[in-house]
Amino acid sequence: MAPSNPLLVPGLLPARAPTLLSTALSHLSPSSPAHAPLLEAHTLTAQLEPYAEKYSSSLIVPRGHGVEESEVRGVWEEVLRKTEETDWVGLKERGETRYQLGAVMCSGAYEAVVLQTFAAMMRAEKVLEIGVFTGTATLALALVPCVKQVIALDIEPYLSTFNEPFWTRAGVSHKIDFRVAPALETLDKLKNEGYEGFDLVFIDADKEGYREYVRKVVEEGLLKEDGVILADNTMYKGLAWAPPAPLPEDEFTVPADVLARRKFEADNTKGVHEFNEYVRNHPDLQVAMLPIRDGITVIRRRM
Ligand SMILES: C[S@@+](CC[C@H](N)C(=O)[O-])C[C@H]1O[C@@H](n2cnc3c(N)ncnc32)[C@H](O)[C@@H]1O
Repeated sequence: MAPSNPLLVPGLLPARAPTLLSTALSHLSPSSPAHAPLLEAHTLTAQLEPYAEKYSSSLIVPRGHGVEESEVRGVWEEVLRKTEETDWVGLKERGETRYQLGAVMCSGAYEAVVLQTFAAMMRAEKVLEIGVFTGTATLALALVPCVKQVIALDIEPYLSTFNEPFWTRAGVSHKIDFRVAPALETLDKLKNEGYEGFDLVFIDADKEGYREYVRKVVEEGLLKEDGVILADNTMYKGLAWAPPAPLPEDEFTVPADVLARRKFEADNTKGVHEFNEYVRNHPDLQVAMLPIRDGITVIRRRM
């Protein structure tokens, strides 16, 4: 277990407790009475998500989809691999992307099956995704047979080049309408186009925008009466209730990248926390927060 830089908050929520426990264990002799319970806590937290993923189906590929199941699974593995292997920092430095993207943004295989299960249970036909990145959730949702259309919004033009060949090879591109612009602008366009409400909305973009995305979707006719919104990362690393250890007082001793990341995380935590307060206290909404990955909140109109 490699000790981590204690000033950095690792990954998303599932990675945080095991990484902190690794750091604690690296300072502890195996003969210490605290070693065994900490090691057990480490294994418990590190293996929780792999266990949930192992005992959930792998990507749901319907029978009679038109493209061979093995081909769809091959595309799926390839997009996950390419997401991991792409040099996102280099792309930004070379000006090929406008925004700094990173593999950690991908919601991954386990969450994809969770989303597919929601869509299938609800018999969702029209789906809106706000924040697409490498389009794995988009692809997974479009594979669900009842889903007729996924309108997918992202601000980063580079993602069209990255995503569309995968969607075509998986046989779902005819279901996906990918629109590149700031999401609030596209939501206004959809409203002006007289777009009917969506059955399912998946919000997974900039955290500071979440509150306004929900407000617009709910109040401006973009959610069907019995539609459902799923908002991702609503437990954002657990930072709302378990802030990281404070930085040293002398900020000149703290590397600039650590300071920048702390600021980014503080802004995201604020955005997510304000969003959580907003939806929980909204008189017309009912919410259930689920501890899936980094937290998924299910939002419906009040019955
Ligand atoms: C966490 S990733 C999305 C992950 C994706 N939903 C998945 O399941 O793998 C967030 C995405 O939101 C996009 N984004 C950030 N700000 C945005 C905005 N204002 N409008 C639209 N997209 C935005 C980013 O470009 C990025 O691709």
